[in-house]
Amino acid sequence: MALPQQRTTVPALEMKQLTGGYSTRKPVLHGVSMTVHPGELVGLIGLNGAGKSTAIKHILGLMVPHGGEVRIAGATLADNREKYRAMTAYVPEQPSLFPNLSVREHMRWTAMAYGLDKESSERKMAELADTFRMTEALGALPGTLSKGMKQKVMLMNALLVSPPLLIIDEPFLGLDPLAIKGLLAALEDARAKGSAILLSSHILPALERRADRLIVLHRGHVIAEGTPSSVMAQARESTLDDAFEALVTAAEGGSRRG
Ligand SMILES: Nc1ncnc2c1ncn2[C@@H]1O[C@H](COP(=O)(O)OP(=O)(O)OP(=O)(O)O)[C@@H](O)[C@H]1O
Repeated sequence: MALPQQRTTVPALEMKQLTGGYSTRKPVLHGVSMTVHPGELVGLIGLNGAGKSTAIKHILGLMVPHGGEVRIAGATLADNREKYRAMTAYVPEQPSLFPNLSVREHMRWTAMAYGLDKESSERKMAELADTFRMTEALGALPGTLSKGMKQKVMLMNALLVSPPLLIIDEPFLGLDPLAIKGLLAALEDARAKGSAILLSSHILPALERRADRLIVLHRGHVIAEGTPSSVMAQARESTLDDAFEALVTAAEGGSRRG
């Protein structure tokens, strides 16, 4: 893999020195920078309240930065609002679906909204339904689906679009082991086709194995960044779980428990 400084492509996501949050008097993010290149899977990790969701809201253009900026494929939200939004698909931790649309109708609506070719999107929908073992549920309404199945519908919609930037918030909780395997395969596929993926999760072993790079947020600051092995080396630990604990403890200037 090329080193970041050798890349010539425009990053799918570039957050530069972003300060932001819910009130200018008490920022949540303090000069946060992160970059995700096309074809990369970057893991965003941090304790509860570290600022991951707030960073994602800024990337999605749902919050206005107090300072710094976010660019998606080189453009800010102010440059071209419509294009900026069309570049990204977001899968929140909590599924939100239209109660009166079946799974198939959700996917057709997504394909239409993103202007996807009808034939190839129908083919991809069938492939994704197969990957996530959802073929029999394509005609079902959300109210009749389990929590994990609803999460699968959200993921299938985002993967159908395969946009330049895919942001996924905690996808592993609630999915069965085969669905996790299917998701990881589908992410590999999206990545191979050039999508950049920012994945926020507390399930560190999955990121240790799958992420190209990690960004560790703590109290709104990036306290470590790099490949999983470099983050573990920085903390002098052999698992990401242990490295994460060591980094957070060091950032708090304290000693470790246990
Ligand atoms: N709607 C809100 N209004 C005011 N403050 C908020 C709001 N949402 C979150 N916060 C605060 O912003 C900080 C960062 O929260 P955020 O939701 O970004 O954390 P997170 O890293 O996503 O945590 P988690 O792992 O629990 O999802 C916290 O101090 C939280 O209390």
